[in-house]
Amino acid sequence: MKKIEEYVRSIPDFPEPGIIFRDVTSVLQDADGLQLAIDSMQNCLEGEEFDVITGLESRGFIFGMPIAYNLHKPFVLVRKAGKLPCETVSRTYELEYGSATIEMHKDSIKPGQKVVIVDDLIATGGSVEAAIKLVEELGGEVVKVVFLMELAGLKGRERLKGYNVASVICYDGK
Ligand SMILES: O=P(O)(O)OC[C@H]1O[C@H](OP(=O)(O)OP(=O)(O)O)[C@H](O)[C@@H]1O
Ligand SMILES: Nc1ncnc2[nH]cnc12
Ligand SMILES: [Mg+2]
Repeated sequence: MKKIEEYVRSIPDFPEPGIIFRDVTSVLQDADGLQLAIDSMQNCLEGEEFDVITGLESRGFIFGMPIAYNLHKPFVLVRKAGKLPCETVSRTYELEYGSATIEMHKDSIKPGQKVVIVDDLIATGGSVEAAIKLVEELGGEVVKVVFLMELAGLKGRERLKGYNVASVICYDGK
């Protein structure tokens, strides 16, 4: 059986020079790769008690949704700015390349709910840090953060001190 890392295609200098892009499409377009990725991330939640799964647009949706469905939990969207129709909370943050603003509906998390955050990858940790702040602003408690891939060289984990963080595969560099 192939391992997850064998399904990930790495593209140097995309979207700009110096970035090694860890492409998740090559995992998803293989039925075994897709199943292995979802199952492996879901396994990280074994024994965890929580109320809601939150996924970050857009690649976090791909992984968060099937896990929420499988575990019969609600799925809450963290969206890029301007997409959500009702009242929102928002944060702007820096990425490995560029900057972005994310939003959540104010009523998407109830105070005291235990929240799991899912995304495909942690690089600098800027995106997930912003998502954590939004969940907490709404009164949620982030009990676990799950990634398929971690780029350890970018030290994103250091921004998540005190949180329970799991990644299925970890690249030493970027
Ligand atoms: O740890 P960070 O440095 O914040 O980077 C990681 C984030 O960057 C990518 O998303 P991106 O914003 O490029 O958009 P996408 O998911 O819509 O492709 C990736 O899917 C993570 O969400
Ligand atoms: N190196 C990288 N590969 C894929 N997605 C990313 N998002 C941020 N950095 C990335
Ligand atoms: Mg993303």
